[in-house]
Amino acid sequence: MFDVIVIGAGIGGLVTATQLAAKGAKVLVLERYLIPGGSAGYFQHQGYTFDVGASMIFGFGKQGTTNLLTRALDAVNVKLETIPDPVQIHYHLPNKLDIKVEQNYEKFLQNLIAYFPQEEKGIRRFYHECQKIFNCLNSIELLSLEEPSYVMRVFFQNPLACLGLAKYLPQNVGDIAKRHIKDPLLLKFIDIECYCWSVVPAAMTPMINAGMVFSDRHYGGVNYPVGGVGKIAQKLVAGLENKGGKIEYQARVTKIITQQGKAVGVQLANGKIYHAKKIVSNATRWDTFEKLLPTAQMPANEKNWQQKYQKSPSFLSFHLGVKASVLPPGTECHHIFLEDWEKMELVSGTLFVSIPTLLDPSLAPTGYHIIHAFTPAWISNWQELTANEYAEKKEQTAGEIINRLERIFPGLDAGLDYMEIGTPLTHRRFLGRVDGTYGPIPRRKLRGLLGMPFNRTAIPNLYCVGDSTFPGQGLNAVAFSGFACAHRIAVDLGIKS
Ligand SMILES: NC(=O)c1ccc[n+]([C@@H]2O[C@H](COP(=O)([O-])OP(=O)(O)OC[C@H]3O[C@@H](n4cnc5c(N)ncnc54)[C@H](O)[C@@H]3O)[C@@H](O)[C@H]2O)c1
Ligand SMILES: CC(C)=CCC/C(C)=C/C=C/C(C)=C/C=C/C(C)=C/C=C/C=C(C)/C=C/C=C(C)/C=C/C=C(\C)CCC=C(C)C
Repeated sequence: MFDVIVIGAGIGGLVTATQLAAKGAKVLVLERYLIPGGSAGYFQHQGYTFDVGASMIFGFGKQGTTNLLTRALDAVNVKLETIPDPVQIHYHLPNKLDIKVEQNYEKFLQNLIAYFPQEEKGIRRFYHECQKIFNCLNSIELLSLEEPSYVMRVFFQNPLACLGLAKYLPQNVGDIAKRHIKDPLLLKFIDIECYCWSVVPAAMTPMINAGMVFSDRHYGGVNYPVGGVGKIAQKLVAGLENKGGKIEYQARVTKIITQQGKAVGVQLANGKIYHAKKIVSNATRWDTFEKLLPTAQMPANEKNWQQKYQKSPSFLSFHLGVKASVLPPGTECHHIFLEDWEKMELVSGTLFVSIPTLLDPSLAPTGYHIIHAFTPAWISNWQELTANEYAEKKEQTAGEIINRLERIFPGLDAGLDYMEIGTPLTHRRFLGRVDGTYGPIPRRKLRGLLGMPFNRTAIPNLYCVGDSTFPGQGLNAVAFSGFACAHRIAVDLGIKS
């Protein structure tokens, strides 16, 4: 009998598990795959270490309270060296907008103002409003908003910060941006600023999350873990085990066992059964309530949530190994390419590129770099193909993507040393995420973050953690969800933190 079983060793699951183990709970993590990390995992081929998904990492700052990855590692006495990325994103956009988001706030503003001098005041006001939100978050202890005594405590400690956050919880970026900015092209830029991490335009992106992303990049910064993103999960597992927690790999949970309506244990694909006082699912809400529990008994609030949120598309990923000579001097690590504003949200519209070897050359053989290019794709476009059709479609899309990349990196095709293509089917298979989805997105314009559920579910003793809980996608966001989940469970178990 464990105190807590965590289904899944994504960053959300691992933060929950390490926080609880650090508080003395008896914790078991069950991971279906061979290694931990989920979307923040890695794979190795021919001397290359590729990140499977996450590559732009927030939360490794040194001060404040929002550096949740640093804090999660510290809590279990493990350390991870990171390398600061001086530019968060280099945008290559229509209308010849070529804009770098420098870590230095003023430099970034100057880069943007150079294109929109008439909007200088609006630009400063908009990003300043984002910083106000960040300052509220970064000045309070970040724990479970489902725990009334914590909420009262932070409110009395810092009433202005709490009221500031309460004001922005129901708001979206689009409405606020329009109050400060009039230029339609600049508003499109704000759209892609949101889309590239929330997968929806500004009108549907919660303002609190924008407060985090648009400010932390200039405060704690974007920092890349030495050895690759996979190291974060490996270190958390080491910390978990140091604190007496256990993890089992190739342990696919097929069922959450309930008795008299309460979660009491889990069953694995190999028939093993484990019991615990509390069960946490780091699988997506769709996987949790439609696969691990009988769909027919889905709680009403989950049905309601599915009316408000839908699955975002998955990604087509191109993991390339290229000759170092392909990259012009001064190339930045992260890029966004968009040739037509109308295509921003369409399949293969926005192209994301990450070149982690510019920060950590040890991830590729000497003289080579990794280019990870990815673009949204729906699983439905990749299903029901014969093996030949599937291989041809991969080949054809690879050709299209390489042609687009050639415009910025001439000679890429000739300099290719290695290529691995991941489709939405690959993401579903390796990440165990329904339809390979990146996470939930609003079906229509909602009231900011108000619709995102916290960690408790309608089933007693069952909790959810990860990107289908408040505040949504992002490693630092799921780390928050892990802190909050562990805090709520510790209180429910009567463990003193
Ligand atoms: N920063 C970036 O560049 C970037 C890119 C891609 C993804 N991400 C982020 O990564 C985050 C994902 O984190 P997360 O913690 O929510 O989820 P996750 O999908 O990363 O982790 C879930 C884990 O649960 C495991 N799992 C699922 N079902 C299981 C089952 N039945 N039995 C056992 N194990 C099971 C999976 O194998 C996986 O390891 C997202 O928020 C996303 O935004 C970031
Ligand atoms: C008492 C009273 C009156 C009141 C109360 C109120 C309160 C206290 C409230 C609170 C709230 C809170 C705490 C909140 C929190 C929040 C948070 C934490 C958030 C976070 C967020 C984060 C995020 C969103 C992040 C994200 C990121 C991402 C997603 C990223 C991604 C990336 C990608 C995809 C990639 C890109 C690219 C290239 C490559 C270029």
